[in-house]
Amino acid sequence: MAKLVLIRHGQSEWNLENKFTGWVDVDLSEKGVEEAKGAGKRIKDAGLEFDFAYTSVLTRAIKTLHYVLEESDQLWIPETKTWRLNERHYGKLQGQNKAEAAEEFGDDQVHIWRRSYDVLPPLMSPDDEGSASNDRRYANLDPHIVPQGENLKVTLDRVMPLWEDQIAPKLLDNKNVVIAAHGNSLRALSKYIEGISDDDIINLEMATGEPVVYTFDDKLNVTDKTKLGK
Ligand SMILES: O=C(O)[C@@H](CO)OP(=O)(O)O
Repeated sequence: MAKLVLIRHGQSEWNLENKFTGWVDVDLSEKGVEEAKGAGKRIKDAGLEFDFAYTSVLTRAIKTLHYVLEESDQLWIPETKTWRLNERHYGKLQGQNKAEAAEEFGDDQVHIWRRSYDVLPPLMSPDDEGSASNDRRYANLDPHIVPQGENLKVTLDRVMPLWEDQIAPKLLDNKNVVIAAHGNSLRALSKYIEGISDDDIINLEMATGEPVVYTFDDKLNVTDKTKLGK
């Protein structure tokens, strides 16, 4: 019975400041570090042993993974960093305060941008200063697929190749996998794993630093979902 553990990174500096973050590479806050360490302790207490680890190319998720693995004495396991697990790209909203955006555009519009499945945020241009097109870490990505803003659907579309080519084969081989990533890249993956509808995904929230443990049968059906709550 293979296990997959999803962990949203601990609170970031911009979660604390209530700013749209997306692909901006902000660090964990002090509270976020404690949340990540706490998640690692609960994983250790639950006796969860991993064979492979995955994370994004963003500092807050990478550090969360490392705190989790350190606290659970598993810092040695193979680890892959991939842009496919990055947070959903929030386009031009990145850096804006969410409350100020709600005043400017209305609560409903901001809620739709944040939680709908297929509404795109206002897009950046590749020439914009903060565009991922100008970031060295994406230099080996086909420039046509570097996002300038994503909805959850587009996010799921770019997470799926990772699931199909790497995660699912390992689970089918009875290996345990841990993924430390982001609220929306993990909502997208959970939507697929749990078969959540396009309409219902609006209600799924991921808490920071709270491991979600899925157990699968040998046909990759979920037989159990447990949250290791704070
Ligand atoms: O700003 C973001 O990138 C995300 C995650 O913190 O925010 P939201 O929960 O609004 O999708």
